[in-house]
Amino acid sequence: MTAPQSGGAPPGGPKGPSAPQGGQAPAATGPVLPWMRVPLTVQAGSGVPVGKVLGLDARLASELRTGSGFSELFPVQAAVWQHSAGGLSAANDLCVAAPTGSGKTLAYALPVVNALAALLPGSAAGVGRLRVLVVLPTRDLAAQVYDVFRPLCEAVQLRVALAAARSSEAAEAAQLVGGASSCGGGGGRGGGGDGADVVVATPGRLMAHLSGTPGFSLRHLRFLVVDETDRLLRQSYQEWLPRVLAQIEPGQHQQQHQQLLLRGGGGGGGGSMGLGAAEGEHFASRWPGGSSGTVLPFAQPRVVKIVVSATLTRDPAKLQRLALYHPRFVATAAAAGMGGAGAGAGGRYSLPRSLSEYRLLCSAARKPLALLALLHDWAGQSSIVFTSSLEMTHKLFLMLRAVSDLPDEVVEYSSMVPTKERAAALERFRSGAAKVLVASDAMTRGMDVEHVANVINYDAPVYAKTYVHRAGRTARAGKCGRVVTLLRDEDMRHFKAMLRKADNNFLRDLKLPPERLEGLRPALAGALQQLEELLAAERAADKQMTQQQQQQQQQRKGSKHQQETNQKQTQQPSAGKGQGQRQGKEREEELQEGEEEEAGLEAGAAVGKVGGKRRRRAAAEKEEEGAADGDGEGEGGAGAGAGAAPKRARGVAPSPASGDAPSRPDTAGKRRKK
Ligand SMILES: Nc1ncnc2c1ncn2[C@@H]1O[C@H](COP(=O)(O)OP(=O)(O)OP(=O)(O)O)[C@@H](O)[C@H]1O
Repeated sequence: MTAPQSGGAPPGGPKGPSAPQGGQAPAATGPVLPWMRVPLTVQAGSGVPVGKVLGLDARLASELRTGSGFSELFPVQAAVWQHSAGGLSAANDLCVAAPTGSGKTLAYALPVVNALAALLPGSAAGVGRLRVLVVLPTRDLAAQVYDVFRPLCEAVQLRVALAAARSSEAAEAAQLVGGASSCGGGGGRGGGGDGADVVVATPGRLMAHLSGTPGFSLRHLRFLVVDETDRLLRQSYQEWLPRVLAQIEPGQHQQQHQQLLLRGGGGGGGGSMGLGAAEGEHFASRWPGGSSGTVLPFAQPRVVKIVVSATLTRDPAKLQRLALYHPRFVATAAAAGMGGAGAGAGGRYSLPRSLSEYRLLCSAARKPLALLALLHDWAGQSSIVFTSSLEMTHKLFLMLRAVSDLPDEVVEYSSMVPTKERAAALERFRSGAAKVLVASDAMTRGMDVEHVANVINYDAPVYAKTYVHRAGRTARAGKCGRVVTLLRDEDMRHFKAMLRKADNNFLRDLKLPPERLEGLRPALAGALQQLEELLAAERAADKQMTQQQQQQQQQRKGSKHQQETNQKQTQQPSAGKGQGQRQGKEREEELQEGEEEEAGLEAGAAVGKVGGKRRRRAAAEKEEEGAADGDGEGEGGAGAGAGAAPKRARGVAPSPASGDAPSRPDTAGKRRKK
């Protein structure tokens, strides 16, 4: 097979030839909210040259052109810019649905930074208090989005901070509030401080700072961005949203509705992103048409919400939880449900046009051989191999290393891998030093690596959403890419049904000659032998570690008991208590780090305490596999969660029957920990 070529179709357009174009058009009917039936359609090929973006701060334009090397805004970026009036309009909240890799991050980052830059023109040090909050489900994703904001913010001298457990809570707190922590968030120009203007956060750390960082509050917030919305609205993330809304909502909608009513306006009226009357007037005078009444300043601030996903939920109950204000639905034709491949019957699944999709039928016994053959054919290209479990990810990683002439070219990426190792693995893959990344689902949603040519679904995805997000790691930003799904006979029926639901009939069959596969068998046999040895060594190391931990725990218990006895005897409770508190705090922080490591645990997902940190992570990832995609949007009924995942979800790993494939793990948590 030949490598995918770059420079395919422009991003943002739906896959397939028949997608309607143009402004507003009715979306597919169904149990959706009325405003979703009238999307503001993103037209394929409707990118706008950076120099022609109306109202764009010159410093941002320069950063885009010279810093990022972007000559035009992609269609979804142009559409969000237009419908948010470059970030200056508070008339509507926006729900954005566009394919993976279409540039949704910049679509929201640019208008909100542009709006903040306009807030205090000529300021040398930014606004200095929190105006923009961006929430993402995982720390890796948050770090990626932070990297998009950073150059934009630097260009206009705003401060952006990351709150995603990449550093200690104290270090983050210093970035978030600067010197404001000691004076309750005040200080600085006009009540501003030297804290961050923009914060990119995971729910876990956001909640931790809301509770424990003095001076960190959302009371000056003007934009709330919820990226990967469907995932962040899942049950395991329930806690952060009400907490945030409670801080930003009180009373504001009432006043705005009243104003709109008084003006006889509806959703399309106007607003000036709720910056207060003076700031609003300032915007009104700056924005073309604003002074003539297009942009109307509200007397009270309002937080504009932008919610984004490639697989945006349509579940009215879920969307309702966001308390959206006159929402508008900005979507590609496919995502809006107006036909075209990749668009589901509800218009939920939108794939890049530049993606080629294949399926490869093979028995469980031949799956490892087929994988080796594909990777052999694509040597030198960057490929991601997806599995359906943490254990299978690890085993495939070990197997591919064992069989490869260049073992360092294979890296593992899952929540089971400690954060630093995972970051290093991703960095090697990004730089091209590693060519094959073996991954599980939970950590890869939204991951942006520029040159990925191939995605291989070693285990067939069970849900259409999973398929979309996996496939979406390639064919990004208009580049070509391909996805190949290995299918056993028993996977076929469900897979076909899943694609039918997603209205996707674009898969072609890929065939590998049997003799080609058989030729790889000796190499595989050697690799499997090595795999067994490696796994046995890991199990032994794991056992040893568990024993050590148990001993340490007993020692700690003993010393704590001794300490308490001493305290009583010497009647000096304060010294001992201080030490105990410190130990307790350290343990608490450790636990929190571990919990925030995995997305599903960020908001306190209810997973059992048994089995320690690794098992909890594994459980969370399993939840992702099951619950992330069966979110009540037609794939398991409303409220479907991990428990609602079809049984086959747990049966897609290669069968050990033949002895050829890596066997299923015996325990979930037994893995190495360096
Ligand atoms: N205007 C542009 N010109 C060129 N490249 C761009 C432009 N905007 C974004 N990109 C690039 O497109 C890639 C995809 O962007 P991004 O990660 O925002 O996609 P996405 O729509 O959020 O995808 P996903 O749904 O998978 O999260 C990134 O590598 C980004 O640098």
